[in-house]
Amino acid sequence: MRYLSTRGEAAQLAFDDVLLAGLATDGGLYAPFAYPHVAPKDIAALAGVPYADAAARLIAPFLTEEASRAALPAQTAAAYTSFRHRAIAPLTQIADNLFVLELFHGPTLAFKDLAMQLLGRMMNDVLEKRNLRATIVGATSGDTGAAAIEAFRGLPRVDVFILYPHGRVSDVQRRQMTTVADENVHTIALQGTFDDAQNILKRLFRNQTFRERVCLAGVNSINWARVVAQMVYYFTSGVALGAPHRHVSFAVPTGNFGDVLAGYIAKHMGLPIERLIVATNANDILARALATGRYEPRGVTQTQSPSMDIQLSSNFERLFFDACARDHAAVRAAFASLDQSGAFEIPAPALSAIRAEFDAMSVGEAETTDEIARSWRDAGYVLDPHTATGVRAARARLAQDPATPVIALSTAHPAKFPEAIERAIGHRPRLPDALAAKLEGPERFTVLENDEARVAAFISERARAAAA
Ligand SMILES: Cc1ncc(COP(=O)(O)O)c(C=O)c1O
Ligand SMILES: N[C@@H](CCOP(=O)(O)O)C(=O)O
Repeated sequence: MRYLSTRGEAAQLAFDDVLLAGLATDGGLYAPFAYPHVAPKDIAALAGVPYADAAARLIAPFLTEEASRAALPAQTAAAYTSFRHRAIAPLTQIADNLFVLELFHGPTLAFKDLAMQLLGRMMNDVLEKRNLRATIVGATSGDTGAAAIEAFRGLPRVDVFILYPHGRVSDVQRRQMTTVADENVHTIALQGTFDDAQNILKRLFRNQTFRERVCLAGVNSINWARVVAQMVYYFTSGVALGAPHRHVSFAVPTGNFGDVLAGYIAKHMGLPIERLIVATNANDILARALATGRYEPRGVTQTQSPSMDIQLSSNFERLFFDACARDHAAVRAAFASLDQSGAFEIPAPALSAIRAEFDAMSVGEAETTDEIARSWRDAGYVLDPHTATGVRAARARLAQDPATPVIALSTAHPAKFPEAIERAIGHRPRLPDALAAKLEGPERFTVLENDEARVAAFISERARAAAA
C-alpha cells in the first residue's frame, strides 16, 4: 500500500514515512491509493476475537513494509494492556436499537487513547529502526493532547509540544496535560482557539526549514495512522451487532472529522454501514456544509463540549478528495478559496456523493443538557456532553428508521466534564481513583500569544532533535 497527498504535489510515500510525516509538504493530507477490501467471511470471523487481534488483522493491509506488518501484532497487544475494560471498546444498550460504544476506558478517558497508544508504539519502533529523533507538535481542544502526552512521555527519541487553547478546555483536561513531570513534555497555552492552534501547526509543517531542523512529526488526525487505528472499533462494534449480515448506522460526535472519517473508511473496506451521522455542537460548519453545499467557517463558539469547539475540520479534506473523484486540482482550488476568501462551494456531484453516505445534525446547548438528563432518567446511564450530541442525533435517526440499530460513539468519560453533568443530573461523576491521584501535582505550562514565530522559537529552543 502506498499513499498520496490530497493536493497531489507532494512525494508519494510508504506507510512508515506517512507515520512520521504528518501533513504532506504541499499542505494536503495523505490518503491510501485504495481502501483494502475485507470480505464478508473475514468480517464474520472477527466475532469473539480479542480487540488487539482484530486491530492487527484490520490494520495490516494498510502497512507497506513486510517488517512493519510482522511487528504489528506485538504492537497492538501492548497498546491495549492499560485499558480498564477487558473488551477495550464495549457496547451498552440504552434504548430500543440505540447502543453506546464506550471508547473511554483508556488511560486518559477519551477515544483518542485507542489510536494514540498504538501510534506511540509504531512511531517509536520506526524511530529506533532508523536511529532518528522526532519533535511531535500537536494541537488539542482537550483530549488529543492528554492522550499524546500519555503515549509519548518519557520516550528518549521524542519531545512532545502540545498547544491547547488557553481557558477553553475543562480543568480535568488541562491538568491531565500540565501535571505531567516528564522532561520531554511541553504544554503551551495558546491565546486563541483550537482552530488557531491547528493553523499554527499546519503552518509549521509547511515551513520546510523548521520542519527539517526539528524533525517535525504530528499525532493529530492529520496523521493517517490515527484514522486507521480508529477504524477498528467500527468493525468490532458492527460485528457485535450482527455484521456482515446486518446493517448498522453510527452517530459520531464530530469536530476535526477524524473519527467519523474512520467510519467512512470502515464502510469502504466492506463493513455494511447504513448511515454515518455527523453530530456537532453549536459549531455547526459540517451540518451547514451538508445542508447548503457551502463550506464556510464562522467564529468558534464556546460550549459545554469543548473538544468539539472546532470550525476548521481537517479531515473533511480527505472526504472531499474522494467525493471529487480524487481530483487534486479541485482540492487545491477549494482550499485556496478557503484561505483567500474564507469559504468554498462543494461541487454538486461531490455534495450528492457525501449526502449519499452522511447525515449531519447540530445539537445546541439546551438539547445537550436535556439529553444527558434523559439518558440518566430513562436508562440510568451518564453521557458526557460530547457523547450526548451523538446520542441526540442517533435518536433523530431512529425516529426516521427504527429498524436499523444505531451505535453512538461515546468519546469521553463524563468525569472529564463534571460541571456539565452536575447541571444536567444534579451530581458529579467520580474520576477513576488512579487518574484523580495523578492530577494532584503542580501544573507546568507556558502561555504564548497566537503567533507562529513565537511558537516556532519556543519549540526550537527546547527540542532535542534540533540540537542533535
Ligand atoms: C470527546 C471528544 N468527542 C468528539 C471529538 C470529535 O472528534 P473528531 O475531531 O475526530 O471529529 C473530540 C475531538 O476530537 C473529542 O475529544
Ligand atoms: N477534539 C480534539 C481536536 C484534535 O483532533 P484530532 O483528532 O485531529 O487530534 C482534541 O481533543 O484535541
